[in-house]
Amino acid sequence: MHRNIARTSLVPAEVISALPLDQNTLNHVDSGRSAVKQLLEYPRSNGRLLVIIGPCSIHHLDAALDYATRLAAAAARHQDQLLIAMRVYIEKPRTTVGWKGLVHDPDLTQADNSDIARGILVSRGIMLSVVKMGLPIATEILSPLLMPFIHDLLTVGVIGARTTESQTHRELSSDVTFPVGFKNNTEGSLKSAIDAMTAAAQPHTMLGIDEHGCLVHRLSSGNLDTFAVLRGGSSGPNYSRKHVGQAEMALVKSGMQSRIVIDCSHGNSSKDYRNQGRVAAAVAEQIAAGSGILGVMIESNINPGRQDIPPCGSSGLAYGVSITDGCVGWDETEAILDMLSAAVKQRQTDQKVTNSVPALASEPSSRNMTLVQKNDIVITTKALSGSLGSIS
Ligand SMILES: O=C[C@H](O)[C@H](O)COP(=O)(O)O
Ligand SMILES: C=C(OP(=O)(O)O)C(=O)O
Repeated sequence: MHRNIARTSLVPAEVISALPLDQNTLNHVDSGRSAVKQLLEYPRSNGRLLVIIGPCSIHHLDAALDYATRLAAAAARHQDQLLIAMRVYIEKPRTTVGWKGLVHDPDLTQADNSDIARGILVSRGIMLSVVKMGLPIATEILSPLLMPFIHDLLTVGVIGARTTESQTHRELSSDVTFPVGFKNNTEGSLKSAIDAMTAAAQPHTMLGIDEHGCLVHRLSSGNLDTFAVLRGGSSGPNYSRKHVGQAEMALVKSGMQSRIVIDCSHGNSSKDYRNQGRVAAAVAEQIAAGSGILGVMIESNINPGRQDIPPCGSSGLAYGVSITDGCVGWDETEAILDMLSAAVKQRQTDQKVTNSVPALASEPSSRNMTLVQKNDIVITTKALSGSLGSIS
Protein backbone atom coordinates (compact mmCIF):
# COMPACT_ATOMS: atom_id res chain seq x y z
CA MET A 1 0.00 0.00 0.00
CA HIS A 2 1.57 3.32 -1.01
CA ARG A 3 1.63 6.52 0.99
CA ASN A 4 1.41 9.89 -0.80
CA ILE A 5 4.06 12.05 0.75
CA ALA A 6 3.43 15.24 -1.14
CA ARG A 7 1.69 16.41 -4.26
CA THR A 8 3.82 18.84 -6.20
CA SER A 9 2.12 21.52 -8.24
CA LEU A 10 5.22 22.06 -10.34
CA VAL A 11 4.68 21.94 -14.06
CA PRO A 12 7.51 22.09 -16.59
CA ALA A 13 6.34 25.30 -18.29
CA GLU A 14 6.31 27.20 -14.99
CA VAL A 15 9.69 25.91 -13.88
CA ILE A 16 11.20 26.81 -17.23
CA SER A 17 9.68 30.28 -17.19
CA ALA A 18 10.96 30.83 -13.62
CA LEU A 19 14.47 29.73 -14.69
CA PRO A 20 14.56 30.48 -18.42
CA LEU A 21 17.30 30.10 -21.00
CA ASP A 22 18.27 33.45 -22.50
CA GLN A 23 18.94 33.62 -26.24
CA ASN A 24 22.70 33.74 -25.82
CA THR A 25 22.76 30.62 -23.63
CA LEU A 26 20.33 28.86 -25.96
CA ASN A 27 22.80 29.52 -28.78
CA HIS A 28 25.59 28.01 -26.65
CA VAL A 29 23.54 24.88 -26.00
CA ASP A 30 22.70 24.60 -29.69
CA SER A 31 26.28 24.99 -30.77
CA GLY A 32 27.44 22.44 -28.15
CA ARG A 33 24.91 19.92 -29.48
CA SER A 34 25.97 20.60 -33.07
CA ALA A 35 29.63 20.17 -32.15
CA VAL A 36 28.96 16.77 -30.55
CA LYS A 37 26.78 15.71 -33.49
CA GLN A 38 29.56 16.70 -35.85
CA LEU A 39 32.01 14.52 -33.91
CA LEU A 40 29.51 11.64 -34.12
CA GLU A 41 29.09 12.14 -37.83
CA TYR A 42 32.70 12.79 -38.77
CA PRO A 43 34.75 11.47 -35.84
CA ARG A 44 37.99 11.94 -37.71
CA SER A 45 37.26 15.30 -39.29
CA ASN A 46 39.24 17.26 -36.72
CA GLY A 47 40.14 14.48 -34.30
CA ARG A 48 38.74 16.23 -31.22
CA LEU A 49 37.84 14.07 -28.25
CA LEU A 50 34.53 14.33 -26.38
CA VAL A 51 35.29 14.52 -22.65
CA ILE A 52 32.34 14.04 -20.28
CA ILE A 53 33.80 14.97 -16.94
CA GLY A 54 32.69 16.15 -13.53
CA PRO A 55 31.38 15.04 -10.17
CA CYS A 56 29.71 11.68 -9.79
CA SER A 57 26.77 13.67 -8.42
CA ILE A 58 26.05 17.30 -7.63
CA HIS A 59 25.07 18.08 -4.05
CA HIS A 60 26.32 21.63 -3.32
CA LEU A 61 25.69 24.74 -5.40
CA ASP A 62 28.88 26.68 -4.59
CA ALA A 63 31.12 23.66 -5.08
CA ALA A 64 29.40 22.85 -8.40
CA LEU A 65 29.99 26.39 -9.66
CA ASP A 66 33.56 26.45 -8.35
CA TYR A 67 34.19 23.21 -10.28
CA ALA A 68 32.45 24.57 -13.39
CA THR A 69 34.60 27.73 -13.32
CA ARG A 70 37.79 25.64 -13.24
CA LEU A 71 36.49 23.34 -15.96
CA ALA A 72 35.41 26.22 -18.21
CA ALA A 73 38.99 27.56 -18.09
CA ALA A 74 40.39 24.10 -18.91
CA ALA A 75 37.85 23.68 -21.73
CA ALA A 76 38.99 26.97 -23.27
CA ARG A 77 42.65 25.94 -22.94
CA HIS A 78 42.08 22.61 -24.68
CA GLN A 79 39.40 23.69 -27.15
CA ASP A 80 41.28 22.54 -30.25
CA GLN A 81 41.76 19.03 -28.90
CA LEU A 82 38.97 18.39 -26.38
CA LEU A 83 35.23 19.03 -26.50
CA ILE A 84 34.47 19.15 -22.79
CA ALA A 85 30.99 18.65 -21.31
CA MET A 86 30.52 18.81 -17.55
CA ARG A 87 28.74 15.99 -15.77
CA VAL A 88 25.86 17.66 -13.93
CA TYR A 89 24.30 14.51 -12.52
CA ILE A 90 21.23 15.30 -10.44
CA GLU A 91 19.91 11.73 -10.06
CA LYS A 92 21.77 8.57 -9.11
CA PRO A 93 20.77 5.02 -9.97
CA ARG A 94 21.65 2.79 -7.02
CA THR A 95 22.68 -0.84 -7.04
CA THR A 96 20.39 -1.37 -4.06
CA VAL A 97 19.72 1.69 -1.91
CA GLY A 98 21.44 4.99 -1.18
CA TRP A 99 21.15 8.75 -1.75
CA LYS A 100 19.32 9.22 -5.06
CA GLY A 101 20.56 12.66 -5.97
CA LEU A 102 19.84 16.36 -5.65
CA VAL A 103 16.44 16.21 -7.34
CA HIS A 104 15.16 13.72 -4.82
CA ASP A 105 16.83 15.11 -1.71
CA PRO A 106 18.24 18.63 -2.13
CA ASP A 107 18.81 19.10 1.62
CA LEU A 108 20.57 15.77 2.08
CA THR A 109 18.16 14.79 4.86
CA GLN A 110 17.69 11.24 3.55
CA ALA A 111 14.17 11.50 5.01
CA ASP A 112 10.97 10.21 3.40
CA ASN A 113 9.55 13.72 3.14
CA SER A 114 12.42 15.38 1.25
CA ASP A 115 11.42 18.43 -0.77
CA ILE A 116 11.37 17.18 -4.37
CA ALA A 117 9.79 20.37 -5.74
CA ARG A 118 12.76 22.32 -4.35
CA GLY A 119 15.04 19.59 -5.70
CA ILE A 120 13.78 20.17 -9.24
CA LEU A 121 14.15 23.95 -8.96
CA VAL A 122 17.63 23.77 -7.41
CA SER A 123 18.76 21.21 -10.00
CA ARG A 124 17.54 23.26 -12.95
CA GLY A 125 19.09 26.35 -11.33
CA ILE A 126 22.54 24.71 -11.12
CA MET A 127 22.32 23.35 -14.65
CA LEU A 128 21.32 26.77 -15.92
CA SER A 129 24.21 28.50 -14.12
CA VAL A 130 26.68 26.05 -15.65
CA VAL A 131 25.37 26.41 -19.20
CA LYS A 132 25.40 30.20 -18.75
CA MET A 133 29.17 29.90 -18.27
CA GLY A 134 29.27 28.50 -21.79
CA LEU A 135 29.98 24.93 -20.64
CA PRO A 136 27.97 22.15 -22.32
CA ILE A 137 26.45 19.77 -19.78
CA ALA A 138 25.75 16.05 -19.68
CA THR A 139 23.46 14.17 -17.32
CA GLU A 140 22.09 10.68 -16.78
CA ILE A 141 18.52 10.36 -17.99
CA LEU A 142 16.88 8.45 -15.17
CA SER A 143 13.32 9.50 -14.18
CA PRO A 144 11.47 10.02 -17.47
CA LEU A 145 9.10 12.50 -15.78
CA LEU A 146 11.97 14.90 -15.12
CA MET A 147 13.03 15.32 -18.73
CA PRO A 148 10.51 18.09 -19.59
CA PHE A 149 11.99 20.19 -16.76
CA ILE A 150 15.59 20.12 -18.02
CA HIS A 151 15.75 18.88 -21.64
CA ASP A 152 16.46 22.34 -23.10
CA LEU A 153 19.71 22.62 -21.09
CA LEU A 154 21.35 19.34 -22.04
CA THR A 155 24.04 18.77 -24.64
CA VAL A 156 24.52 15.05 -23.97
CA GLY A 157 22.32 12.47 -22.20
CA VAL A 158 23.58 9.16 -20.88
CA ILE A 159 21.57 6.04 -20.16
CA GLY A 160 23.26 4.16 -17.35
CA ALA A 161 24.29 0.54 -17.04
CA ARG A 162 21.22 -0.30 -14.98
CA THR A 163 18.72 1.18 -17.47
CA THR A 164 20.18 0.51 -20.92
CA GLU A 165 17.78 -2.41 -21.32
CA SER A 166 14.74 -0.37 -20.27
CA GLN A 167 12.24 0.21 -23.06
CA THR A 168 11.09 3.46 -21.42
CA HIS A 169 14.64 4.86 -21.51
CA ARG A 170 15.14 3.78 -25.10
CA GLU A 171 11.87 5.53 -26.05
CA LEU A 172 12.92 8.64 -24.21
CA SER A 173 16.28 8.63 -25.99
CA SER A 174 14.48 8.38 -29.32
CA ASP A 175 12.52 11.53 -28.43
CA VAL A 176 15.23 13.97 -27.36
CA THR A 177 17.08 16.35 -29.65
CA PHE A 178 20.55 15.88 -28.18
CA PRO A 179 23.03 12.98 -28.50
CA VAL A 180 22.64 10.07 -26.08
CA GLY A 181 25.21 7.51 -24.94
CA PHE A 182 24.23 4.02 -23.81
CA LYS A 183 26.44 2.20 -21.34
CA ASN A 184 27.18 -1.50 -21.41
CA ASN A 185 25.26 -3.30 -18.66
CA THR A 186 26.62 -3.95 -15.19
CA GLU A 187 27.88 -7.38 -16.22
CA GLY A 188 29.87 -5.82 -19.04
CA SER A 189 27.77 -6.88 -22.02
CA LEU A 190 27.71 -4.37 -24.88
CA LYS A 191 24.73 -6.07 -26.52
CA SER A 192 22.23 -4.12 -24.44
CA ALA A 193 23.86 -0.83 -25.49
CA ILE A 194 23.84 -1.83 -29.17
CA ASP A 195 20.20 -2.96 -28.92
CA ALA A 196 19.41 0.36 -27.24
CA MET A 197 21.07 2.33 -30.06
CA THR A 198 19.06 0.31 -32.58
CA ALA A 199 15.81 0.94 -30.69
CA ALA A 200 16.49 4.66 -30.10
CA ALA A 201 17.10 5.21 -33.81
CA GLN A 202 13.44 4.35 -34.52
CA PRO A 203 10.30 6.41 -33.88
CA HIS A 204 8.23 5.12 -30.95
CA THR A 205 4.76 5.70 -29.63
CA MET A 206 5.27 6.49 -25.98
CA LEU A 207 3.79 8.06 -22.90
CA GLY A 208 5.12 11.33 -21.59
CA ILE A 209 4.09 14.54 -19.91
CA ASP A 210 3.77 17.79 -21.79
CA GLU A 211 4.87 21.25 -20.69
CA HIS A 212 1.62 21.67 -18.73
CA GLY A 213 2.10 18.45 -16.81
CA CYS A 214 -0.57 16.47 -18.70
CA LEU A 215 -0.09 12.86 -19.70
CA VAL A 216 0.36 12.66 -23.46
CA HIS A 217 0.67 9.91 -26.01
CA ARG A 218 3.57 10.96 -28.22
CA LEU A 219 5.28 9.75 -31.35
CA SER A 220 9.03 10.23 -31.08
CA SER A 221 11.15 11.02 -34.12
CA GLY A 222 13.97 8.54 -33.52
CA ASN A 223 17.49 9.58 -32.58
CA LEU A 224 20.45 8.66 -34.74
CA ASP A 225 22.87 10.66 -32.59
CA THR A 226 23.80 7.88 -30.22
CA PHE A 227 27.01 6.22 -29.04
CA ALA A 228 28.15 3.33 -26.88
CA VAL A 229 29.92 3.78 -23.55
CA LEU A 230 32.33 1.08 -22.39
CA ARG A 231 32.26 1.24 -18.57
CA GLY A 232 33.48 -2.24 -17.66
CA GLY A 233 31.41 -4.49 -15.41
CA SER A 234 31.42 -7.53 -13.19
CA SER A 235 33.22 -9.44 -15.97
CA GLY A 236 36.13 -6.95 -15.74
CA PRO A 237 37.27 -3.78 -17.47
CA ASN A 238 36.75 -3.18 -21.18
CA TYR A 239 38.98 -0.24 -22.11
CA SER A 240 41.93 -2.11 -23.63
CA ARG A 241 42.77 -1.92 -27.32
CA LYS A 242 41.42 -5.46 -27.71
CA HIS A 243 38.10 -4.56 -26.06
CA VAL A 244 37.77 -1.40 -28.14
CA GLY A 245 38.47 -3.38 -31.31
CA GLN A 246 35.83 -5.97 -30.36
CA ALA A 247 33.31 -3.22 -29.58
CA GLU A 248 34.01 -1.53 -32.92
CA MET A 249 33.43 -4.81 -34.73
CA ALA A 250 30.20 -5.50 -32.81
CA LEU A 251 28.86 -2.03 -33.62
CA VAL A 252 29.70 -2.25 -37.30
CA LYS A 253 28.25 -5.77 -37.50
CA SER A 254 24.98 -4.41 -36.14
CA GLY A 255 24.91 -1.67 -38.76
CA MET A 256 26.02 1.05 -36.34
CA GLN A 257 28.81 3.51 -36.72
CA SER A 258 31.77 2.83 -34.51
CA ARG A 259 31.19 5.52 -31.86
CA ILE A 260 32.83 4.60 -28.60
CA VAL A 261 33.25 6.56 -25.39
CA ILE A 262 35.30 5.00 -22.63
CA ASP A 263 34.24 5.54 -19.04
CA CYS A 264 37.41 5.59 -16.95
CA SER A 265 35.39 5.02 -13.76
CA HIS A 266 32.86 2.40 -12.62
CA GLY A 267 33.72 -1.14 -13.81
CA ASN A 268 36.80 0.15 -15.62
CA SER A 269 38.35 1.53 -12.42
CA SER A 270 37.04 -1.34 -10.28
CA LYS A 271 35.15 1.48 -8.51
CA ASP A 272 38.43 2.86 -7.16
CA TYR A 273 38.87 6.46 -8.29
CA ARG A 274 42.65 6.16 -7.98
CA ASN A 275 42.61 3.87 -11.04
CA GLN A 276 40.97 6.43 -13.33
CA GLY A 277 44.27 8.11 -14.29
CA ARG A 278 45.70 4.74 -15.28
CA VAL A 279 42.66 3.96 -17.44
CA ALA A 280 42.83 7.43 -19.02
CA ALA A 281 46.54 6.87 -19.77
CA ALA A 282 45.72 3.59 -21.54
CA VAL A 283 43.05 5.35 -23.57
CA ALA A 284 45.43 8.24 -24.36
CA GLU A 285 47.95 5.70 -25.61
CA GLN A 286 45.36 4.26 -28.02
CA ILE A 287 44.37 7.73 -29.20
CA ALA A 288 47.97 8.82 -29.75
CA ALA A 289 48.38 5.67 -31.86
CA GLY A 290 45.47 6.75 -34.06
CA SER A 291 42.44 5.00 -32.54
CA GLY A 292 39.16 6.65 -33.49
CA ILE A 293 37.83 6.54 -29.91
CA LEU A 294 35.12 9.20 -29.73
CA GLY A 295 35.40 10.21 -26.12
CA VAL A 296 36.03 9.53 -22.46
CA MET A 297 34.09 9.90 -19.25
CA ILE A 298 35.79 10.79 -15.97
CA GLU A 299 34.42 11.22 -12.46
CA SER A 300 36.19 14.26 -11.07
CA ASN A 301 35.64 16.80 -8.31
CA ILE A 302 37.51 19.60 -6.55
CA ASN A 303 38.98 17.29 -3.94
CA PRO A 304 39.71 13.57 -4.37
CA GLY A 305 37.87 10.61 -2.89
CA ARG A 306 34.41 10.31 -1.43
CA GLN A 307 32.59 10.72 1.87
CA ASP A 308 29.35 9.50 3.44
CA ILE A 309 26.69 11.99 4.43
CA PRO A 310 27.30 12.31 8.18
CA PRO A 311 24.44 11.82 10.69
CA CYS A 312 24.50 15.59 11.43
CA GLY A 313 23.64 16.24 7.75
CA SER A 314 25.24 18.46 5.14
CA SER A 315 26.90 20.77 7.70
CA GLY A 316 29.40 18.01 8.46
CA LEU A 317 30.51 17.50 4.84
CA ALA A 318 33.97 18.29 3.48
CA TYR A 319 33.95 20.84 0.63
CA GLY A 320 34.17 19.61 -2.95
CA VAL A 321 34.26 15.88 -2.12
CA SER A 322 31.83 13.41 -3.73
CA ILE A 323 29.05 11.86 -1.65
CA THR A 324 28.55 9.05 -4.17
CA ASP A 325 31.41 7.45 -6.17
CA GLY A 326 34.99 8.49 -5.45
CA CYS A 327 36.37 11.10 -7.86
CA VAL A 328 39.81 12.29 -8.88
CA GLY A 329 40.62 15.75 -7.45
CA TRP A 330 41.26 18.91 -9.45
CA ASP A 331 45.07 18.62 -9.75
CA GLU A 332 44.82 15.14 -11.17
CA THR A 333 41.92 16.24 -13.38
CA GLU A 334 44.12 18.88 -14.98
CA ALA A 335 46.92 16.37 -15.47
CA ILE A 336 44.53 13.92 -17.13
CA LEU A 337 43.12 16.63 -19.42
CA ASP A 338 46.67 17.71 -20.39
CA MET A 339 47.53 14.08 -21.14
CA LEU A 340 44.41 13.49 -23.26
CA SER A 341 44.99 16.75 -25.08
CA ALA A 342 48.58 15.77 -25.91
CA ALA A 343 47.38 12.40 -27.21
CA VAL A 344 44.71 14.02 -29.38
CA LYS A 345 47.26 16.48 -30.75
CA GLN A 346 49.36 13.50 -31.77
CA ARG A 347 46.34 11.92 -33.49
CA GLN A 348 45.60 15.18 -35.29
CA THR A 349 49.22 15.54 -36.43
CA ASP A 350 49.36 11.96 -37.65
CA GLN A 351 46.08 12.44 -39.53
CA LYS A 352 47.51 15.47 -41.31
CA VAL A 353 50.63 13.50 -42.21
CA THR A 354 48.48 10.58 -43.35
CA ASN A 355 46.43 12.86 -45.55
CA SER A 356 49.44 14.51 -47.15
CA VAL A 357 52.03 11.67 -47.23
CA PRO A 358 50.21 8.32 -47.51
CA ALA A 359 53.44 6.33 -47.26
CA LEU A 360 53.95 7.40 -43.63
CA ALA A 361 50.44 6.51 -42.59
CA SER A 362 51.20 3.24 -40.88
CA GLU A 363 53.92 4.64 -38.65
CA PRO A 364 52.40 5.60 -35.31
CA SER A 365 54.46 8.24 -33.60
CA SER A 366 53.78 7.84 -29.90
CA ARG A 367 56.64 5.91 -28.33
CA ASN A 368 57.60 6.25 -24.70
CA MET A 369 56.01 9.68 -24.52
CA THR A 370 55.68 11.50 -21.25
CA LEU A 371 52.31 12.98 -21.97
CA VAL A 372 52.17 15.26 -18.99
CA GLN A 373 54.00 16.24 -15.89
CA LYS A 374 52.09 18.50 -13.54
CA ASN A 375 52.74 19.20 -9.87
CA ASP A 376 53.50 15.80 -8.39
CA ILE A 377 51.45 13.88 -10.94
CA VAL A 378 53.25 12.19 -13.81
CA ILE A 379 51.38 10.26 -16.45
CA THR A 380 53.47 8.43 -18.99
CA THR A 381 52.58 6.20 -21.87
CA LYS A 382 55.14 3.54 -22.64
CA ALA A 383 55.64 1.97 -26.05
CA LEU A 384 52.33 1.25 -27.69
CA SER A 385 52.43 -2.43 -26.89
CA GLY A 386 53.87 -1.88 -23.43
CA SER A 387 52.46 -1.34 -19.98
CA LEU A 388 49.91 1.26 -18.96
CA GLY A 389 50.75 4.71 -17.76
CA SER A 390 51.56 5.28 -14.12
CA ILE A 391 50.59 7.90 -11.64
CA SER A 392 52.93 8.64 -8.84
O1 LIG B 1 28.09 6.41 -10.30
C1 LIG B 1 27.40 6.05 -9.41
C2 LIG B 1 27.33 4.70 -8.93
O2 LIG B 1 28.23 3.87 -9.55
C3 LIG B 1 25.97 4.17 -9.14
O3 LIG B 1 25.07 5.18 -8.84
C4 LIG B 1 25.74 2.96 -8.26
O4 LIG B 1 26.22 3.20 -7.01
P1 LIG B 1 26.04 2.17 -5.82
O5 LIG B 1 26.53 0.84 -6.25
O6 LIG B 1 26.87 2.78 -4.72
O7 LIG B 1 24.59 2.17 -5.46
C1 LIG C 1 25.84 5.66 -12.47
C2 LIG C 1 26.75 5.91 -13.39
O1 LIG C 1 27.29 5.03 -14.21
P1 LIG C 1 26.92 3.50 -14.49
O2 LIG C 1 25.56 3.52 -15.07
O3 LIG C 1 27.98 3.14 -15.45
O4 LIG C 1 27.02 2.78 -13.20
C3 LIG C 1 27.33 7.25 -13.57
O5 LIG C 1 28.00 7.49 -14.59
O6 LIG C 1 27.13 8.07 -12.67
